[in-house]
Amino acid sequence: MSDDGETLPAGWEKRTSRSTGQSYYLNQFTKESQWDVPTEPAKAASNNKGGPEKVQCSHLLVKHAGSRRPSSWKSEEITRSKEEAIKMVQEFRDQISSGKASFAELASTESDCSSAKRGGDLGLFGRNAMQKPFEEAAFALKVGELSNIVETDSGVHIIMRTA
Ligand SMILES: Cn1nc(-c2ccccc2)cc1C(=O)N[C@H](Cc1nc2ccccc2[nH]1)C(=O)O
Repeated sequence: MSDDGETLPAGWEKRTSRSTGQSYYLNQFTKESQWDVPTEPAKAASNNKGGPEKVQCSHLLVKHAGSRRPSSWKSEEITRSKEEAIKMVQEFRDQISSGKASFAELASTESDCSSAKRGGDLGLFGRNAMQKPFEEAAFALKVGELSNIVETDSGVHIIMRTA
Protein backbone atom coordinates (compact mmCIF):
# COMPACT_ATOMS: atom_id res chain seq x y z
CA MET A 1 0.00 0.00 0.00
CA SER A 2 1.38 3.41 -0.87
CA ASP A 3 1.37 6.36 1.58
CA ASP A 4 -1.99 7.72 0.29
CA GLY A 5 -3.68 4.40 0.94
CA GLU A 6 -3.83 3.04 -2.62
CA THR A 7 -3.23 -0.69 -2.75
CA LEU A 8 -0.48 -1.59 -5.23
CA PRO A 9 0.37 -5.05 -6.63
CA ALA A 10 3.11 -6.95 -4.72
CA GLY A 11 6.57 -5.46 -5.18
CA TRP A 12 5.43 -2.04 -6.41
CA GLU A 13 5.94 1.18 -4.48
CA LYS A 14 5.08 4.82 -5.12
CA ARG A 15 8.01 7.25 -5.50
CA THR A 16 8.30 10.99 -6.26
CA SER A 17 10.51 12.17 -9.11
CA ARG A 18 13.24 14.48 -7.74
CA SER A 19 13.33 16.44 -10.99
CA THR A 20 9.60 16.92 -11.65
CA GLY A 21 7.94 16.20 -8.30
CA GLN A 22 5.64 13.84 -10.20
CA SER A 23 4.65 10.50 -8.65
CA TYR A 24 5.92 7.37 -10.36
CA TYR A 25 5.92 3.65 -9.51
CA LEU A 26 8.96 1.38 -9.03
CA ASN A 27 8.93 -2.44 -9.00
CA GLN A 28 11.35 -3.65 -6.32
CA PHE A 29 11.92 -7.01 -8.01
CA THR A 30 12.43 -6.08 -11.66
CA LYS A 31 13.53 -2.44 -11.08
CA GLU A 32 11.13 -1.35 -13.82
CA SER A 33 9.49 2.05 -13.32
CA GLN A 34 6.36 3.66 -14.80
CA TRP A 35 4.28 6.82 -14.46
CA ASP A 36 0.91 5.01 -14.47
CA VAL A 37 -0.48 3.25 -11.39
CA PRO A 38 0.42 -0.46 -11.85
CA THR A 39 -2.55 -2.79 -11.96
CA GLU A 40 -2.74 -6.31 -10.61
CA PRO A 41 -1.80 -8.78 -13.43
CA ALA A 42 -4.79 -10.69 -14.68
CA LYS A 43 -5.47 -13.44 -12.14
CA ALA A 44 -3.35 -16.32 -13.33
CA ALA A 45 -5.20 -19.53 -14.08
CA SER A 46 -4.95 -22.09 -11.31
CA ASN A 47 -4.75 -25.87 -11.56
CA ASN A 48 -7.44 -28.16 -10.11
CA LYS A 49 -5.55 -28.17 -6.78
CA GLY A 50 -5.78 -24.36 -6.43
CA GLY A 51 -2.08 -23.78 -7.23
CA PRO A 52 -0.99 -21.53 -10.12
CA GLU A 53 -0.63 -23.03 -13.60
CA LYS A 54 2.42 -20.79 -14.18
CA VAL A 55 4.73 -18.69 -12.06
CA GLN A 56 7.27 -16.02 -12.95
CA CYS A 57 10.55 -16.17 -11.07
CA SER A 58 13.98 -14.66 -10.98
CA HIS A 59 16.92 -16.67 -9.68
CA LEU A 60 20.55 -16.27 -8.74
CA LEU A 61 22.66 -19.35 -9.54
CA VAL A 62 26.18 -20.08 -8.30
CA LYS A 63 27.68 -23.02 -10.14
CA HIS A 64 30.43 -25.29 -8.80
CA ALA A 65 32.89 -27.91 -10.12
CA GLY A 66 30.18 -30.60 -9.93
CA SER A 67 27.59 -28.57 -11.86
CA ARG A 68 26.06 -30.09 -15.00
CA ARG A 69 27.85 -27.36 -17.06
CA PRO A 70 30.66 -25.89 -14.90
CA SER A 71 31.04 -22.84 -17.13
CA SER A 72 29.16 -19.57 -17.52
CA TRP A 73 29.27 -16.01 -18.92
CA LYS A 74 31.28 -15.14 -15.80
CA SER A 75 33.87 -17.90 -15.92
CA GLU A 76 35.00 -20.28 -18.65
CA GLU A 77 35.89 -22.98 -16.09
CA ILE A 78 34.18 -23.03 -12.70
CA THR A 79 36.28 -24.88 -10.09
CA ARG A 80 34.79 -23.74 -6.77
CA SER A 81 33.47 -26.47 -4.44
CA LYS A 82 29.76 -26.98 -3.77
CA GLU A 83 30.38 -25.91 -0.15
CA GLU A 84 31.90 -22.64 -1.38
CA ALA A 85 28.92 -22.08 -3.72
CA ILE A 86 26.50 -22.63 -0.83
CA LYS A 87 28.40 -20.15 1.33
CA MET A 88 28.32 -17.55 -1.45
CA VAL A 89 24.60 -17.96 -2.11
CA GLN A 90 23.82 -17.67 1.62
CA GLU A 91 25.78 -14.40 1.74
CA PHE A 92 23.89 -13.08 -1.30
CA ARG A 93 20.58 -14.14 0.30
CA ASP A 94 21.47 -12.28 3.50
CA GLN A 95 22.29 -9.12 1.50
CA ILE A 96 18.92 -9.28 -0.27
CA SER A 97 16.95 -10.05 2.91
CA SER A 98 18.62 -7.17 4.77
CA GLY A 99 17.85 -4.75 1.89
CA LYS A 100 21.56 -4.14 1.35
CA ALA A 101 21.19 -5.15 -2.32
CA SER A 102 18.28 -5.83 -4.68
CA PHE A 103 17.73 -9.26 -6.13
CA ALA A 104 18.02 -8.02 -9.71
CA GLU A 105 21.25 -6.10 -9.04
CA LEU A 106 22.98 -9.09 -7.41
CA ALA A 107 21.70 -11.62 -9.96
CA SER A 108 22.89 -9.42 -12.83
CA THR A 109 26.49 -9.45 -11.59
CA GLU A 110 26.76 -12.67 -9.57
CA SER A 111 24.53 -15.30 -11.24
CA ASP A 112 26.17 -18.01 -13.37
CA CYS A 113 22.95 -18.38 -15.39
CA SER A 114 22.59 -16.58 -18.73
CA SER A 115 19.39 -15.04 -17.29
CA ALA A 116 21.76 -12.77 -15.34
CA LYS A 117 21.46 -10.30 -18.22
CA ARG A 118 17.77 -9.94 -17.26
CA GLY A 119 18.41 -9.57 -13.53
CA GLY A 120 17.80 -13.31 -13.17
CA ASP A 121 14.30 -13.18 -14.66
CA LEU A 122 13.32 -16.54 -16.17
CA GLY A 123 9.93 -15.37 -17.40
CA LEU A 124 6.69 -17.31 -16.88
CA PHE A 125 6.93 -21.09 -16.70
CA GLY A 126 4.65 -23.99 -15.86
CA ARG A 127 5.28 -27.35 -14.27
CA ASN A 128 7.75 -29.75 -15.96
CA ALA A 129 9.77 -26.87 -17.42
CA MET A 130 12.57 -26.76 -14.86
CA GLN A 131 14.53 -29.32 -12.85
CA LYS A 132 12.25 -30.72 -10.13
CA PRO A 133 13.92 -29.24 -7.02
CA PHE A 134 13.73 -25.81 -8.67
CA GLU A 135 10.10 -26.31 -9.78
CA GLU A 136 8.95 -27.46 -6.34
CA ALA A 137 10.64 -24.52 -4.63
CA ALA A 138 9.31 -22.01 -7.17
CA PHE A 139 5.69 -23.21 -6.99
CA ALA A 140 5.80 -23.20 -3.19
CA LEU A 141 6.62 -19.48 -3.11
CA LYS A 142 4.13 -16.65 -2.73
CA VAL A 143 4.58 -13.62 -5.02
CA GLY A 144 7.42 -11.53 -3.61
CA GLU A 145 8.81 -14.35 -1.49
CA LEU A 146 12.49 -15.35 -1.51
CA SER A 147 13.34 -19.06 -1.36
CA ASN A 148 15.86 -20.78 0.82
CA ILE A 149 18.90 -22.29 -0.91
CA VAL A 150 17.87 -24.74 -3.67
CA GLU A 151 20.27 -27.30 -5.15
CA THR A 152 19.89 -28.65 -8.69
CA ASP A 153 22.27 -30.36 -11.13
CA SER A 154 23.08 -26.83 -12.37
CA GLY A 155 24.33 -25.60 -9.00
CA VAL A 156 23.03 -23.65 -6.02
CA HIS A 157 20.16 -21.19 -6.41
CA ILE A 158 17.98 -18.70 -4.61
CA ILE A 159 14.64 -17.92 -6.23
CA MET A 160 12.35 -14.87 -6.02
CA ARG A 161 8.79 -15.32 -7.28
CA THR A 162 7.67 -12.16 -9.07
CA ALA A 163 4.26 -13.17 -10.49
C1 LIG B 1 16.30 -22.27 -17.81
N1 LIG B 1 17.07 -21.14 -18.33
N2 LIG B 1 16.48 -20.02 -18.73
C2 LIG B 1 17.45 -19.17 -19.12
C3 LIG B 1 17.20 -17.82 -19.59
C4 LIG B 1 15.95 -17.26 -19.43
C5 LIG B 1 15.70 -15.96 -19.87
C6 LIG B 1 16.70 -15.20 -20.46
C7 LIG B 1 17.96 -15.76 -20.63
C8 LIG B 1 18.22 -17.08 -20.20
C9 LIG B 1 18.69 -19.79 -18.96
C10 LIG B 1 18.41 -21.05 -18.46
C11 LIG B 1 19.39 -22.09 -18.12
O1 LIG B 1 19.10 -23.27 -18.13
N3 LIG B 1 20.61 -21.64 -17.80
C12 LIG B 1 21.68 -22.53 -17.40
C13 LIG B 1 21.77 -22.55 -15.87
C14 LIG B 1 20.44 -22.85 -15.21
N4 LIG B 1 20.08 -24.01 -14.72
C15 LIG B 1 18.84 -23.89 -14.21
C16 LIG B 1 17.98 -24.79 -13.56
C17 LIG B 1 16.71 -24.35 -13.15
C18 LIG B 1 16.32 -23.04 -13.38
C19 LIG B 1 17.17 -22.14 -14.01
C20 LIG B 1 18.43 -22.58 -14.43
N5 LIG B 1 19.45 -21.95 -15.08
C21 LIG B 1 23.01 -22.02 -17.92
O2 LIG B 1 23.07 -20.82 -18.30
O3 LIG B 1 23.98 -22.80 -17.86
